[in-house]
Amino acid sequence: MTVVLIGPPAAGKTRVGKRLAKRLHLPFVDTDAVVVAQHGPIPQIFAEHGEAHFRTLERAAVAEALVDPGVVSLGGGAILDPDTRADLADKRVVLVTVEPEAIADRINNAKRPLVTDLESWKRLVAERRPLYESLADYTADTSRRPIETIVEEIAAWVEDQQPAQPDTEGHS
Ligand SMILES: Nc1ncnc2c1ncn2[C@@H]1O[C@H](COP(=O)(O)OP(=O)(O)OP(=O)(O)O)[C@@H](O)[C@H]1O
Ligand SMILES: O=C(O)C1=C[C@@H](O)[C@@H](O)[C@H](O)C1
Ligand SMILES: [Mg+2]
Repeated sequence: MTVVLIGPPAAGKTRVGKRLAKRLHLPFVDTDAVVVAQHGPIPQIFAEHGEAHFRTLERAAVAEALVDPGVVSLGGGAILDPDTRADLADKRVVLVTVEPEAIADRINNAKRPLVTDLESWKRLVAERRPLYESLADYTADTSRRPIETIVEEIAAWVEDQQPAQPDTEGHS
C-alpha cells in the first residue's frame, strides 16, 4: 500500500508523513529530502540551476519513491508534473492543508525559494488549489490540531480503505 501526502509548502507533509509511516508500520520517503541528499540544498539548486532543473530532479525522486509501498511526502510543487499526477491515480492521496492564519511562524525561514512571505504563499496556494483538490482522496487540516490527532485520523481513513479481508472460515 502506498499513501501519498500532497499539499502546500509548510502544511505539515513531512512531519505528518513521518509519524503516519510509523503508525502504519510502513517505510517513509520525503522527496524533498531525497533531492537534497542527492543534489544539495533546495535554495542552492534553484539559485544555481533554476526551477525547471529542480523539477526534473524532483520528478526522478518522486518516480523512484512511488515504486515500493510506503508513506511518501511529496514536495509542495511535485504535483505540477503531469507524470506525477498520473502516478497518483492508483495511490491513496492525502491532501494536507493549513490556513493562512496558522502559517506565518512556519514560513519564517529561508528554506523555501518560492515562498518568501505570507503573500507569496497565499498566491501559490490559490494557483494550485484546484490541482491539489482534484488529486485528493482525503483532506486533513493541520492548522489547529495536535499532530497525533491528525495522524490518527488519517490512519483510520487509510485502514478503512483496505480491501475486505477474505473470510477465513470459508463462509461465502
Ligand atoms: N499539526 C501541526 N501543528 C503545528 N505546527 C505544525 C503542525 N504540523 C507541522 N507543523 C509545523 O509546520 C512547519 C512545516 O511542517 P513540515 O515541514 O512538515 O511541512 P511540509 O508540508 O513538509 O513543508 P515543505 O513545503 O517544506 O515540504 C514545521 O515547522 C512544523 O513543525
Ligand atoms: O511548493 C513548491 O514548489 C516547493 C515546495 C518545497 O517542498 C520544495 O519542493 C521546493 O521548495 C518547492
Ligand atoms: Mg516537507
